[in-house]
Amino acid sequence: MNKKSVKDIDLKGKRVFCRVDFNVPMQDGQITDETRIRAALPTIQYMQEQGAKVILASHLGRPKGQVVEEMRLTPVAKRLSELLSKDVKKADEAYGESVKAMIAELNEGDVLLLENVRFYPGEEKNDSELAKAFAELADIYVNDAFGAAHRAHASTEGIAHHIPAVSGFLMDKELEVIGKALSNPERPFTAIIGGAKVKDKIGVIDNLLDKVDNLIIGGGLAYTFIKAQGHEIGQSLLEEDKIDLAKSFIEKAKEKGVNFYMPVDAVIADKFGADANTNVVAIEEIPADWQALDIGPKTAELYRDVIKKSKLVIWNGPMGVFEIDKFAQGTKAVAEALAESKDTYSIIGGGDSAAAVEKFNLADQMSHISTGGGASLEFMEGKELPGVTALNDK
Ligand SMILES: Nc1ncnc2c1ncn2[C@@H]1O[C@H](COP(=O)(O)OP(=O)(O)O)[C@@H](O)[C@H]1O
Ligand SMILES: O=C(OP(=O)(O)O)[C@H](O)COP(=O)(O)O
Repeated sequence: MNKKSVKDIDLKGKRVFCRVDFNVPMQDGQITDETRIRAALPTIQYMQEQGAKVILASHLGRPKGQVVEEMRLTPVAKRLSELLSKDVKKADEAYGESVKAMIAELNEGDVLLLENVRFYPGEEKNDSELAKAFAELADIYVNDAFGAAHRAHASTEGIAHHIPAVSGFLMDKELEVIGKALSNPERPFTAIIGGAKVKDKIGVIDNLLDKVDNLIIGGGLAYTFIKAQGHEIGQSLLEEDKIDLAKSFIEKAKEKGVNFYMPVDAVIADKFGADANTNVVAIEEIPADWQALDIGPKTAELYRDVIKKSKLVIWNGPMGVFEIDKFAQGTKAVAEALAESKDTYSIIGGGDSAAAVEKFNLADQMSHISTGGGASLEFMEGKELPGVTALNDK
């Protein structure tokens, strides 16, 4: 990479504002998957060893510029303390006088975690005043938040214009591994797109259609496509204003000779939850008051075959609501197919997809688990990542 890295600068005694992606899945105040915390450890430990005063910043969830008690980073500080075997201090704000006072107390090698940067409306607006307020806290900026590198926010982009700005080890590794696999992809090359962030991901499909041989759609995303084909989808996830776009992608796939796979059956539920009644139906038979929460067994089998014949697979977003066992089979089938296909290079992206392979104990069978879902997709599309572009050139 042509950007300066944390290795290229002197950290001794410096206050370092390090943006990490600690946007971890949580349930009832408990962290349910700590992949992203562990992934940031090499950079944090390196900075400690070099004698930096480490100031960590992250977002958690989408609190939309307001304080949301359940989205405080306090449980993350606790877990990080355990992982580092060192007390990590936790600020209840992300900038200002109280934070400056805490930073003044830091010794070399100490670690302070700031409060959720998305509690401030200026973060997502990339407000320059907020970026300056972050920059005032430190001498150096390190961006190790690959998962948020596609966001031009105050703590991922704005701050880099005010103090020396370099990448962290996780950022470097992600860009290198994904960049290498994509620069001259082995074929057949298959992309599997699922999950629930329909708005974020649907645009990505357009660019992927220029690159892949097979495109597999699953998860909540699939039902906008099913609807686009003229089928009723009941209460399933739908992005009404994306139906025409979905239609155009199905057309584009035909023109480009890309095999476009959509669910042929689904596990449906009469409500969203573990206590729902369930059934398996053909995709064109979803009743009006039911919703599809997983791909069905026929679809899983079809997707499994495509995966097994692929040489490179990028997978972003679960096939169903895998957090609930009844709706986890489709995601599990995809994870198992990747694990069994020893000749297939697999890149898994996205917090929830990573959590899913972890849940099925298949994480070590994947070639690369990326900490970024949207970020890895945008990078694969060939888009610039603002969080990387803003860093200092070598
Ligand atoms: N059919 C579906 N209906 C509703 N939600 C779904 C469906 N399939 C998957 N999901 C949800 O999608 C979420 C993950 O989506 P997303 O954030 O886009 O993935 P990732 O974090 O891997 O990028 C999971 O919490 C999962 O429960
Ligand atoms: O979880 C994340 O993205 P992902 O779900 O695409 O992996 C990142 O932390 C970015 O979060 P955001 O999509 O709320 O900006």
